[in-house]
Amino acid sequence: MEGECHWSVTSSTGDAVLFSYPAASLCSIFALIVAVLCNLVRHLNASKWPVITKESVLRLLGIRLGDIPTTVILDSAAAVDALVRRADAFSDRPAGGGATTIISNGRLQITTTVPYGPHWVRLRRNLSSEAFHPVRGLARAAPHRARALAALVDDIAACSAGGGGGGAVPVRECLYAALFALNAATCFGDGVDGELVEAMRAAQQDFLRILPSFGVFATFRKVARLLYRDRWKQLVHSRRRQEEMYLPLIRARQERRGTATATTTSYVDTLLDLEVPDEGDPRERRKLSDGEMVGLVSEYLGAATGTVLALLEWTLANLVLRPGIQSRLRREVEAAGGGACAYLRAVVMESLRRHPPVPSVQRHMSRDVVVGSTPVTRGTLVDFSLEEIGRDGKIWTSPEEFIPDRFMPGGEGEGVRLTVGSSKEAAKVMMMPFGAGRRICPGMGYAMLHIEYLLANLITAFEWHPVEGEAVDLRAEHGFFTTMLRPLRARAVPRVKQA
Ligand code: HEM
Repeated sequence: MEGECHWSVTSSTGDAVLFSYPAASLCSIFALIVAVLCNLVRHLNASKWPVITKESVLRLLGIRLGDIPTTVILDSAAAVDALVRRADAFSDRPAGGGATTIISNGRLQITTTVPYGPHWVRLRRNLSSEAFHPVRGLARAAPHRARALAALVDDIAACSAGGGGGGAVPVRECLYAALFALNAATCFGDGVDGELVEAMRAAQQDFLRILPSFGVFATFRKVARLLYRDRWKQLVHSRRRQEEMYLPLIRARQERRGTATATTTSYVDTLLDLEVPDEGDPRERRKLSDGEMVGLVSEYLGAATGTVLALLEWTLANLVLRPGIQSRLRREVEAAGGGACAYLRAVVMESLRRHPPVPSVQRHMSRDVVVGSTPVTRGTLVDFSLEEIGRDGKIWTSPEEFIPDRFMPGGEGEGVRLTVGSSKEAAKVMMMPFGAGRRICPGMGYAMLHIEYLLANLITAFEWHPVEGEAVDLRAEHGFFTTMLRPLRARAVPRVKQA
């Protein structure tokens, strides 16, 4: 309702009470005061005076900006039942998520945030059937892949020759530069200036670092904007930076498309061709606005870089720690000479199981449902923990161990697939690092292709060892993606003479 603001206030007994303000009656103001006093007494009883910060005052009032009641699901059978078999109820994400949606107050949508419906179908189909089409998309990106790999190998060789770090390779930095350049090329097409790519990478990295802190704007946005003015300014500033960099490149592609010979060779080209349902009249179609384009480009660069980067870093860290697995993988890749490699796939699958870059998927409930045996009420967020599902001790032997052999013939993970299709297959789901159901990751094919391509080449170009005196730390940091807490540094010994 326009002009009305709803406050969720938690009483001392933990019950949530909803107030309507400014239409609040005397009664609800009285109840608010009682709730504040109850919270105050509870905090005083907790032995220490609370430190007075903005957050502690809000906590005293029982207000948690950005908090949506959440039910966490750890069980794979319950997850598949909900996400796949009852997809009608489990196909929306929370409305407030994503910087584009937050900044535009829900007017602009990207694939990740748009509610299930005709608009989502258009965005999604554009990704799966155009940008990531096996021939029109993935095959055409081959020259970009080869260039990114060559630059990456040179970069690693230069670091291992002693350039600055005494021979220790800052693996994350090297991978980040190569992957971002690759994704910028598939996004904008050929010929984007190297310095600009570097500036875009820095801006995107910065944006992803602060993105989780924008969760406070997911509910009571007007109040949150007043209380977190600096954070809001940061969000707006960071989106402006993206606009300044992306829009000229989008315009250049638009002009190029005006010429008779131009073909579709980039994600931006597909977006320029795309038409989505007009909100005013759903029978009509309209082109995407500048704001939507910037949001979709940011989503593409962020999702395609951060996930693959995290997975490759985790995989290399495990291979540095396990020379036996590393040399078996190298032998297989070299013997295959570009053909199929079962062990390479097994290593990647084990990495996805053990270190899923996206720890969980969320669905927003627009009606009351039951998940497994848990009743979930309308308005609640259901969080399916991909991490826990992949490490379920009832499904996997020694789930914390890194054992690629479990995905080889005769292993407990033989035949495990990453997509869940028919109900028969659904019964066998043992991991879902790309999610499941209608909103399953559309970039899965693109990601798997690049992970296997880069890993196979990095493992044959170098021998990977720990840096003397430095332990490889497999502890995780849970940010927007799950990454290594301490970025991997390794010694990479070139196996073939670099040109
Ligand atoms: C190792 C690599 C990747 C992993 C582990 C991963 C994982 C995921 C997961 C778990 C989801 C949520 C699925 C769900 O809600 O059921 C997702 C969604 C999504 N991913 Fe990925 N992803 C990866 C690579 C990519 C790439 C390369 C792109 C390319 C742009 C991409 C774009 C997206 C998009 C647009 C969505 C939202 C889909 C929708 O809502 O319909 N991802 N991803």
